[in-house]
Amino acid sequence: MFLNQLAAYLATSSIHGDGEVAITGIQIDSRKVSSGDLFICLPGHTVDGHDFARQAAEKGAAALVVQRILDDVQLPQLKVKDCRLAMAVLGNAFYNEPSSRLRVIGVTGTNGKTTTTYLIEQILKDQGNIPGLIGTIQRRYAGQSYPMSGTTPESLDLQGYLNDMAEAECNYCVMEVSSHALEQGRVKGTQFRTAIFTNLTQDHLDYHKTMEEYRAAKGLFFSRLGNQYFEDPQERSYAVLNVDDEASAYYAAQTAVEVITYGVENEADVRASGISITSRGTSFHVDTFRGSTDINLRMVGKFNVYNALAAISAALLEDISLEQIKASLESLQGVEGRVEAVDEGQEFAVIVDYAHTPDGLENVLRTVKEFAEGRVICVFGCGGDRDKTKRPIMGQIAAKYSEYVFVTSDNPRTENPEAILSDIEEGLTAHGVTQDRYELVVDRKEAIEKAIEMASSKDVVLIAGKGHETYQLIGSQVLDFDDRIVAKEAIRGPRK
Ligand SMILES: CC(=O)N[C@H]1[C@@H](OP(=O)(O)OP(=O)(O)OC[C@H]2O[C@@H](n3ccc(=O)[nH]c3=O)[C@H](O)[C@@H]2O)O[C@H](CO)[C@@H](O)[C@@H]1O[C@H](C)C(=O)N[C@@H](C)C(=O)N[C@H](CCC(=O)O)C(=O)O
Ligand SMILES: Nc1ncnc2c1ncn2[C@@H]1O[C@H](COP(=O)(O)OP(=O)(O)OP(=O)(O)O)[C@@H](O)[C@H]1O
Ligand SMILES: N[C@H](CCC[C@H](N)C(=O)O)C(=O)O
Ligand SMILES: [Mg+2]
Repeated sequence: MFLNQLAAYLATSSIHGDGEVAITGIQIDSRKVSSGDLFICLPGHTVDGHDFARQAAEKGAAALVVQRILDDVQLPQLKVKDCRLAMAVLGNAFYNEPSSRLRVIGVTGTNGKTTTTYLIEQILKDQGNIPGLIGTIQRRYAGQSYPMSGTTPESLDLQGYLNDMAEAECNYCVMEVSSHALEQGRVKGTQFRTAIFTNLTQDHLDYHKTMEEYRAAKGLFFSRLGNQYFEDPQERSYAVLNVDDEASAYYAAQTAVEVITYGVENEADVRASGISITSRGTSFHVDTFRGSTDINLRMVGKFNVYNALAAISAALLEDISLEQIKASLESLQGVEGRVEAVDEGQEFAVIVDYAHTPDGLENVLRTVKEFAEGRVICVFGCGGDRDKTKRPIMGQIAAKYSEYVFVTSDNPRTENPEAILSDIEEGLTAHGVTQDRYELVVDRKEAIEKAIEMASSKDVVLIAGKGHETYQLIGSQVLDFDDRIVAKEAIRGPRK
């Protein structure tokens, strides 16, 4: 492709220099530039990509996309108003509009995105489809999987991944859409067949500042959905909303497409009733706009009923029958790191879960409480460089539902780990939790070992916050760490 062909996708852009230059790739990181690449200079939150244009030129960049002309760099420059928007538009054009070659189903919400995408992926696969998946744990398609560094990739990477999937003959992509991604325009240019909302509860207030801003960021998903009412229902877009979450009314008002509702407490197009939870699974009855059935999930927790309802709604829209959906949902063992049991034959239960928000922690603890015959011992922490206001709230929740709490490190990142623990402790002391009910143990391995040491027959040890993660971020270090392995070793250890 030539620079002037790409420029045609942005009405207000202007080319300074030779527009006939051939572009063989696009990059936003100067360190990754190779010969023939177009380097987009992104003004970031920490540094400005314009400052790396010379480095990109030295590495063989063919041209630049800039918000201001750089006189000291001798390369053709495409001047645009907003490099982030340009990145989404040019990525989409360069990769030949990949989302028009796939059916893209996106899931947003504070909790439940990964789980819901896995459920949908399973249902689609069982019907002979070839779905790709993009989210927190991994990106996978056509039998291959790749690790992810975040939940939703930058628009340029996303368009590349969607193109890879389309070229590998995937007919679907099921992906998580984070609020950061929506706010930063990472999914701009991506055509969604269905946009799903799970729930909105507190998280990320370091980034979005208020719950209203956070809600509005997620609203961009629904307000941007296509509004064409094709005669063929397979051509239309849909919004799938959780009617039991009050933010859904706001999203319904924002979208131009048909809304499908799901829920438990309120009237809905897809509604569950008669929910019964055991330590082995969750069963419920579901009434939908395409019939009714009973479903026995192998996953525990009322929250997983919501995730299942969201998946059922999206799958029905793909013309998959309720019986087929039921069979797929019942076959799924669960998602790694989500209420995952660590079983070394010990006489108490150990569960690893990814709850890292107040609502997530409350849900998983409530679920555990429902089937725990002995004490609940909770090990958890909060990530550094993330929403600080959730820390005392999570402390209070942990103490409310557990007999004993080990407050420990999650991923401290660049923060002082002790300071994070004492932010959590504030929530304990403010609610009169006495020191015989908790302990602060900075070292996560030691905290897990202590919890397992304390557990006796019929107790449940819940290790929350890191789920599937196989690392711990301390300072700038990425250390090997897996709650499941640490717990297994502790169970097998000399004392048990
Ligand atoms: C706050 C945030 O989202 N930041 C993202 C943003 O970083 P930034 O704006 O600070 O970028 P920057 O470091 O200032 O760099 C600006 C530009 O200079 C370039 N650069 C930089 C250095 C250099 O030597 N050469 C060079 O070209 C960079 O490649 C970039 O294009 O753009 C970067 C490049 O795309 C992202 O990696 C980065 O995500 C950071 C790592 C992050 O932690 N994001 C989290 C908060 C996030 O997005 N999380 C959500 C999950 C939330 C949920 O699950 O609910 C997610 O979707 O992942
Ligand atoms: N529908 C739900 N409502 C509330 N809590 C949930 C729900 N589904 C899962 N959880 C809890 O939240 C944790 C994370 O679930 P999941 O990974 O599916 O969410 P996510 O939205 O993908 O998270 P992330 O923002 O990190 O990508 C689970 O381990 C569980 O404790
Ligand atoms: N997507 C979430 C994941 C949090 C996981 C938790 N282990 C942490 O590191 O805080 C975030 O980036 O805020
Ligand atoms: Mg996720």
